[in-house]
Amino acid sequence: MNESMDASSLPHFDSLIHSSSSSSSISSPSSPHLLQPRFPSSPLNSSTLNPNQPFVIGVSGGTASGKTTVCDMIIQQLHDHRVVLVNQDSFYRGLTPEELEHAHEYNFDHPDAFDTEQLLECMGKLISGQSVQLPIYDFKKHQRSTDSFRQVNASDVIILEGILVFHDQDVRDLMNMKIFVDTDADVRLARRIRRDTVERGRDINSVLEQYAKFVKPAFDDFILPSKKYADVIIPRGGDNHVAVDLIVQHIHTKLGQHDLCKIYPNVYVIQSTFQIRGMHTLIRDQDLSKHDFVFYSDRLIRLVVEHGLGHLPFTEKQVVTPTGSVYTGVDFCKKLCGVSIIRSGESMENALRACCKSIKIGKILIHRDGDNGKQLIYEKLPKDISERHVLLLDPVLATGNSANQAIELLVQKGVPESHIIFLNLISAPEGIHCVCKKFPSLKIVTSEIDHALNEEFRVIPGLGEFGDRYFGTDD
Ligand SMILES: Nc1nc2c(ncn2[C@@H]2O[C@H](COP(=O)(O)OP(=O)(O)OP(=O)(O)O)[C@@H](O)[C@H]2O)c(=O)[nH]1
Ligand SMILES: O=P(O)(O)OC[C@H]1O[C@H](OP(=O)(O)OP(=O)(O)O)[C@H](O)[C@@H]1O
Ligand SMILES: O=c1cc[nH]c(=O)[nH]1
Repeated sequence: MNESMDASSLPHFDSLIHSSSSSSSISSPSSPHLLQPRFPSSPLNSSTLNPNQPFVIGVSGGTASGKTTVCDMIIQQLHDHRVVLVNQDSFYRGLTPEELEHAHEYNFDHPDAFDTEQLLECMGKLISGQSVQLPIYDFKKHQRSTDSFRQVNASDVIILEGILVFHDQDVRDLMNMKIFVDTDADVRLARRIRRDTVERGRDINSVLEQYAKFVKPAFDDFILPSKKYADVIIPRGGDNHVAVDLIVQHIHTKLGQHDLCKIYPNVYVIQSTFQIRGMHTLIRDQDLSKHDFVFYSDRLIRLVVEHGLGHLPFTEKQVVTPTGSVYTGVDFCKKLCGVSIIRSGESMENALRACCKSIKIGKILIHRDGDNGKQLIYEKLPKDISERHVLLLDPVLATGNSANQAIELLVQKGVPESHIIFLNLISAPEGIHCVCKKFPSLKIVTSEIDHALNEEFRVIPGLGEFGDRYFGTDD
């Protein structure tokens, strides 16, 4: 037993190490060189997520713990995202001809068996949006393929899976979420025997010998100690559907604005251009004068309104042009009305009137009752509102409570949920979740989705209190 413990914590090729004069290849888990940052500007950590960078999930656990099953389940449930799986196994160095002669003496479970530098390089490229060619490792030949690679393209989510992906700090630092698949050792050994004899062409004695000499000691020395880095530990691996569901929910929440549009197909963010970003930069600047705040907000509101009108139903219409030809086009939807949520929503009425001459505009006044609750104070809506398509106006969607209260009133008045288009300038993810969960067939059109809400339910980065800045009551 002692002999096998030593085998794993010593160099990864024990029969050569004893005869080798070079000690530089020997590294214990705490070897100083493993702790040096080799990827100095780690682009991600678990607390900050740049919406333009992929979400990186590390999945670790002992051999045959069910990592692959857990990864497959996550990938399936994230079907509305582009997900790629990177296996640490792809980065097995492969054996030299000399090592191959004594393959049964090689410790495949030691961190040094993997080319971690190359793994970091590939992950860095993927995270920065480049595609990479991953090596293909052959478990029967203990070699990498020399002429084929696996092409992996940039994606929204990268899952990095392997027995030792939590061992190296630089690799861990790439991850936004770390999952450890925790399955009993006897279950894992049984699976391993079946897999290695059936799929990897080994006989049972060599599997048991490898397990006792290298696999189990390396689990105790390297894998188990790395469990403490996990954010989530999944007992029973792939059988644990509840844990996987919770993980997927968390990933959805973290994915940010572009992904909200994928989760909720009725959320539309107007196409961003530098012109639009420039106007957003101005209205978010706390030093902008009231006059300019109104000017640039009005311009953005006009764009949102035009975009929103594009989601109304159209009917086919033919006209005769001055050349006597027939032009087949479309006719605007006739039965429309605007509804503004007082007071900030009133800032959007002019843009709506400028696009739809003499449109009827109703009003709803909702008072914030404490931080969370909302109370309906006043409403004046066209009598035939249930027959109209409604453009609901409010420039800021924060918690979603005001919007939900207003939408509930419209639905009570008989407006079908699918006939409501909610137009706004800035949305918080929390507000979008709140409204879309309750009213999944309503459409939201916005010009930017911000990061979050703060403790005071203000949108972050946001633009402060829109109504006060627009109507000049912020002095
Ligand atoms: N004999 C032998 N074993 C190898 C070789 N390459 C890798 N291994 C073993 O492969 C194991 C790594 O794969 P696992 O984590 O078990 O495989 P997995 O499919 O990801 O496991 P789960 O998805 O959790 O079931 C290590 O324990 C190594 O001992 C090889 O070339 N020869
Ligand atoms: O999504 P919520 O958390 O409900 O927040 C959004 C509401 O807050 C703002 O109005 P506010 O109550 O500040 O009144 P105002 O329009 O008079 O400024 C904004 O115009 C929305 O109506
Ligand atoms: O940040 C916020 C939240 C609600 N209403 C606003 O005007 N701004």
